[in-house]
Amino acid sequence: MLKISKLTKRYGSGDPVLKELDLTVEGDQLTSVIGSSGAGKSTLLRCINRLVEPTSGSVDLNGTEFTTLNRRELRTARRRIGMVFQSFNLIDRLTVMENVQSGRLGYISTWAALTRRYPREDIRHAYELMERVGIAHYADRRADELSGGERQRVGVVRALMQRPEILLADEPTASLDPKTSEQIMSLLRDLASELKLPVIINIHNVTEAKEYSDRIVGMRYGRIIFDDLPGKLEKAEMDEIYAGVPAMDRAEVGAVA
Ligand SMILES: Nc1ncnc2c1ncn2[C@@H]1O[C@H](COP(=O)(O)OP(=O)(O)OP(=O)(O)O)[C@@H](O)[C@H]1O
Repeated sequence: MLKISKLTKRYGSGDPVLKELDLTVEGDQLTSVIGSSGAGKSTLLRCINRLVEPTSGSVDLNGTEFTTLNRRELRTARRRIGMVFQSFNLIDRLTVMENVQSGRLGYISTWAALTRRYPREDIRHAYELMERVGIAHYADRRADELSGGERQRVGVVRALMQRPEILLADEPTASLDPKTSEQIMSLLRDLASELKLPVIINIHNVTEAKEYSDRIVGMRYGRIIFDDLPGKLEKAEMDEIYAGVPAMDRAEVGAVA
């Protein structure tokens, strides 16, 4: 379980962009965080693994308080949090298998990694995950030979290779075409349920968020102002979350009832 309590983030001397925010996320659910640009969605996600340092508050993952870990402890603890990125963050000149195995860096020796002598169990696990997401036949392809959707699947498998306790995805579909984007959302939702893994996604596309999430969290000015089932997100709630933002900028393709 991830339990965030009274989380506040202030960049420099400006106003806080997260304001004493509370959020608890448990296993096997996909939670989408929505909100207009600048609401604090990315900051929230990045405070969880301390890519951004929280100003105050608590981030507790299954009993480990992340905000007080020292550098060395944090390096180890971060392995428990998988991260998927909008721009995939793959190493283009490496193969799919090599990219996937980079999720195990820190677990295996540098020598084993450099000489590509991956432990047998890691290879088995990689194939199992690659089969699951449909990229096993690309194991020996260079990452830059793949389509965007395939690259994001590599990114997902790399994150899962860490055997994470939670998966964070920062706009994982923003670089993808609509059909591929839906496939990735559907995959993330299914993986959350199959692996009993909480998944938190920062997403702009409200239609997709509603379709594929178990729970929607709506942010405005650093606070959570909506936290409920997707079906409960109707026009009045949308208007509150996106007050002053035109429908097109909400990435609200089509109607929200
Ligand atoms: N490194 C930084 N230094 C100063 N201010 C920052 C920094 N990163 C973000 N901010 C500010 O914090 C606020 C929240 O930004 P954040 O990126 O978390 O919002 P967001 O909801 O993810 O927006 P978007 O959807 O556009 O990515 C914004 O006002 C932004 O300008």
